Amino acid sequence: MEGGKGLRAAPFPPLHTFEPLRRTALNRIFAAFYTCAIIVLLYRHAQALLNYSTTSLLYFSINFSLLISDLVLAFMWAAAQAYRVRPIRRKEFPENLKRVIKEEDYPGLDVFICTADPFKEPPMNVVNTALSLMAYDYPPEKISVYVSDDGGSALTLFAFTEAAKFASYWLPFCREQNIMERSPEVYFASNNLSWSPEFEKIKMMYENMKAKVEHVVDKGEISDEYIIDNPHREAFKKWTKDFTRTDHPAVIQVILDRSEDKDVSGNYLPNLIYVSREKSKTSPHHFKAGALNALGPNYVGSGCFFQRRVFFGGPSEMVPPEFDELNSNNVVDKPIKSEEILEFAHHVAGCNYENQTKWGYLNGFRYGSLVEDYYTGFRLQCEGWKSLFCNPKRAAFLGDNPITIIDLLGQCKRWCIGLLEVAFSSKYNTLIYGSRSMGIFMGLAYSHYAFWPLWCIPVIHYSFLPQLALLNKVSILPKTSEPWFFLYVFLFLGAYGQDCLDFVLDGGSIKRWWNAQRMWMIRGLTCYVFGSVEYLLKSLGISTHGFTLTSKVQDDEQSKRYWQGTFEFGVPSPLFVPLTMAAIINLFSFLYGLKEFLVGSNMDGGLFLPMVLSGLIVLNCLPIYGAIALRNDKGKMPTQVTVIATFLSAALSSFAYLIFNQ
Ligand SMILES: O=c1ccn([C@@H]2O[C@H](COP(=O)(O)OP(=O)(O)O[C@H]3O[C@H](CO)[C@@H](O)[C@H](O)[C@H]3O)[C@@H](O)[C@H]2O)c(=O)[nH]1
Repeated sequence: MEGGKGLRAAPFPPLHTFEPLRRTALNRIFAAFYTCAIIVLLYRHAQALLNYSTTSLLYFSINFSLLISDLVLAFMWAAAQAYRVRPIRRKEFPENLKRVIKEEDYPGLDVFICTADPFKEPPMNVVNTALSLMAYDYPPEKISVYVSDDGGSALTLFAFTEAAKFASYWLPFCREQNIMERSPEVYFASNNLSWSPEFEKIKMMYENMKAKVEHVVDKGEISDEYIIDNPHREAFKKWTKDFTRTDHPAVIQVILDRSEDKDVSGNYLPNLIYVSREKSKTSPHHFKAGALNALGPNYVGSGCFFQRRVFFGGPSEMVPPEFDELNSNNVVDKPIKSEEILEFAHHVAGCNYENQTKWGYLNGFRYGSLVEDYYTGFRLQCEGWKSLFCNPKRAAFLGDNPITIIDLLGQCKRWCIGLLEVAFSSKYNTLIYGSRSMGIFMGLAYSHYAFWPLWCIPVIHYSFLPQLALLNKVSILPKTSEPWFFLYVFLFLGAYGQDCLDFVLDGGSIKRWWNAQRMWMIRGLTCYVFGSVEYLLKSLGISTHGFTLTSKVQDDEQSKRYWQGTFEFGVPSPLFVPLTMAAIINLFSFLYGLKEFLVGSNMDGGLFLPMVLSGLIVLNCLPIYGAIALRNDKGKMPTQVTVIATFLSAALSSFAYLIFNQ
């Protein structure tokens, strides 16, 4: 983020430039047409509702629910226009950095790596992340790597003491061999490696370290023979028998100190610091945001860099922290291991440290949402900070993605709860506060995500209602003979077509777009619904939803299926029930519609739209039919889910029969 200041003017070459995309004018013209079509559609719904006196309560309710669904669709479409009104493409020139600023003037870089559970986030993965960062193409004496361990695990600390030893060989190796893949795991797994004695030696060291760390993690304890240096022995003593992951003192361990630790070639190593914030059952924990706020005043998140200053109020109004030491421009002039510094660090890492301070509210990472990154970014932009999106050809950051559908939906459900916490925040909501602070387009762009879970309303609606009506020979969508039919076709093809075009123009393939829209439908039937319900329960004080960590463990069989493009269901989760119900009901309604069509039903074109809709959903559900009926592996749809969904589909169809035939 930068405070609105541009780049240094000529004669310095630029670090990045941007150009508007050619599709801007077309986007705007299309938006004008589409807006008119939405207005006409809403007029149709209003007309149908006003004719209530001539229709039954059933038709009034159907029209009302159609209106609500279409209003959500219209709102989401309008919010998405914020991304289309002035699209740009940025180009980055990292090669110009050395011509813009001398290496000795590079700013210090603090990198935070969060981890919270050694069994869901294997320490070797976290170690690889840290090693790749320590080996950045950046002066090592300007890098500090902080490992925040919210799991409070001695196993993670052990992994990092081992990583520090390996780093003193790995960093010079990367420098001398000009290695681009600086994560050892990725490097050794790549195909185009050239053999040399150094290569063999470093590979062996890596394999030994990996085996040792994995052995310790598997055993779940660190035997004495592994702890050889005294300073670390002292740190491990903090893990007494009363130490639990939810109740423990702060642990801070300086594993590498850039003012004294050198690699084997004599160059200084970056700082490597382990921090596990104090936890107590009686103090709120604030999850990742709480952990990050203990690390002092700056942050490097998933794929982003911040200036330290952004956490202390807007560009023009400084909000100073309670302690001068935490000020963004404070320069620490004492050694990192000095008693004074460590004492203050322990104080800040205490679990009650922020009480009665501005941390989490006006300073630092903001509390109050399970998507702290989104919420904090939003608040910072509202305060006047500007952000730049860089997307260089060689990705600047790589991360883990969930590979099983249950992990993905669990992650997405947590996001939904966090997003709704922002959307309906009384003070800092995206629509009113966001639009007032940043303008209507930025407010809408943030709202598009904040209201993300609302997609479940139209998705559920259009996955069940027209189909149940069709099974009862009732058409609630326009007939082919009506002019409204063309309006529906335009609205549907327009939104879908533009989405597909944007996807392809940004380098995606049609196949990937098809998968993306399938996932949108799946999310609409699962995590958006469950996330919204859990948010509601949380707001009513009925349940408290915490941060369910996304698993980063790679199971070989699951990975194989993932790379074959096969969905991994496997666990009997309630999340899969509505999805399976939609698959069953749409299959029946499609087959029924087809039969009626073939026998020349007298529905006067009223079959067409619901049948096409069912057909599209059936196509999207093909992997689900396969998971129900054709697969025998561990990733198939669990039988309990199929039985419950079949029973509920039958109950829903019987209920619809009673309603439509009363
Ligand atoms: O109490 C906690 C819970 C989580 N974490 C860390 O937070 C990070 C994100 O958790 P993860 O389960 O990986 O969430 P994802 O949904 O995969 O992550 C995305 O979404 C999160 C918000 O939900 C953001 O924090 C992340 O930056 C973003 O990559 C991980 O490094 C965790 O170790 C903590 O430090 N403390």
